[in-house]
Amino acid sequence: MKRIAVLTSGGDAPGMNAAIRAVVRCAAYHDIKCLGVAQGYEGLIDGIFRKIEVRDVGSIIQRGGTVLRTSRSERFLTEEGRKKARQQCDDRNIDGLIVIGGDGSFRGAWELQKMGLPVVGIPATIDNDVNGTDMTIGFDTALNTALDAVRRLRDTAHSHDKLFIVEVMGRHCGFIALQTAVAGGAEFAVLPEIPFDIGALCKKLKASRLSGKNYSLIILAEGVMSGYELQKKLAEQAPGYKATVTVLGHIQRGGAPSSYDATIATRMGAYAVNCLLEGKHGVMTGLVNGHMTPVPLPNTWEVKKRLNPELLELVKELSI
Ligand SMILES: Nc1ncnc2c1ncn2[C@@H]1O[C@H](COP(=O)(O)OP(=O)(O)OP(=O)(O)O)[C@@H](O)[C@H]1O
Ligand SMILES: O=P(O)(O)OC[C@H]1O[C@](O)(CO)[C@@H](O)[C@@H]1O
Ligand SMILES: [Mg+2]
Repeated sequence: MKRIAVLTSGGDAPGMNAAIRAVVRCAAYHDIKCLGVAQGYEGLIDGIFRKIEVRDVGSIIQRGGTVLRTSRSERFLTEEGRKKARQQCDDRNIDGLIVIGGDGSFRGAWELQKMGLPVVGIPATIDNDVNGTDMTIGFDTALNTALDAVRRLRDTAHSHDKLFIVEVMGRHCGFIALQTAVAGGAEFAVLPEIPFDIGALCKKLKASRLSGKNYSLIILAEGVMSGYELQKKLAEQAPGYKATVTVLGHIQRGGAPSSYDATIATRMGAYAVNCLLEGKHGVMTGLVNGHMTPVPLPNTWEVKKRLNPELLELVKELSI
């Protein structure tokens, strides 16, 4: 193994830079040259590579976003695009590619692996929707950002006897919403994994009010509906409940990684290089019960990662 490349793909996530730094430094430790690919699969198709050395990744461990930049690439979804990308790697004698991203990025990585390029994936997405790893890089930081917002909203909700709907990210999954609801002490979590029941929500809000509680927080994952749609449904079903909507949006994707994210990113970055060195490829660097584990890439999306049933129960039991 003489020369590897690294890219970031999909939505950015706090800790991606810490992972890039670890890849570059671990590669240098083993005397392997490292090239950075700009803008994910877009840059791979267009051949935008540049050498990155140990000093180039100085002081990025604490920065949010990704210094390599990222993209969602339509062209990479086509065979023609992927062939071009594969050829760009051949032209530069790349022995292995490290893909830092989420489930979609791993599907793309697997296509390259099938075309004969050794690939290792590092799970980095605020969504945490990657099977085979306890946590993805960025999830913990995004949670803390959402929790901070919810705590602020709780202050004003309590002071003004208000009902708040807080819309958080999660197009297809409710990890951020569920854990924010648990840690933020919300009354209700509306999640893509659980069929939405407006009747149950209204019942809960009424019971809460009857028991003397004058304010409430509902955490809604964007994938179910928008905060404004939920506000409208509530107004129709329970006219006594006028909700105020806060959409957290892309704020959840930025910021310095938490200590947890910077640590797992560093471990995963180094582990990815070691996987390539040991001939383990077509895998993701999974964190399983605290241990770094090579997980076959298809397992990361073929099995849907489940929400923690204990947390689901806790939201129901404690929000009275
Ligand atoms: N089935 C697939 N085959 C080939 N490439 C894919 C496939 N699915 C996704 N990709 C590539 O990976 C890119 C990133 O995927 P996606 O937009 O789903 O983000 P992600 O990696 O899941 O991260 P996040 O969910 O955090 O935004 C896509 O834009 C596309 O180029
Ligand atoms: O606006 P963009 O970049 O398409 O990203 C939005 C999506 O990306 C994610 O934040 C994951 O990165 C999803 O939760 C969200 O739906
Ligand atoms: Mg994804």
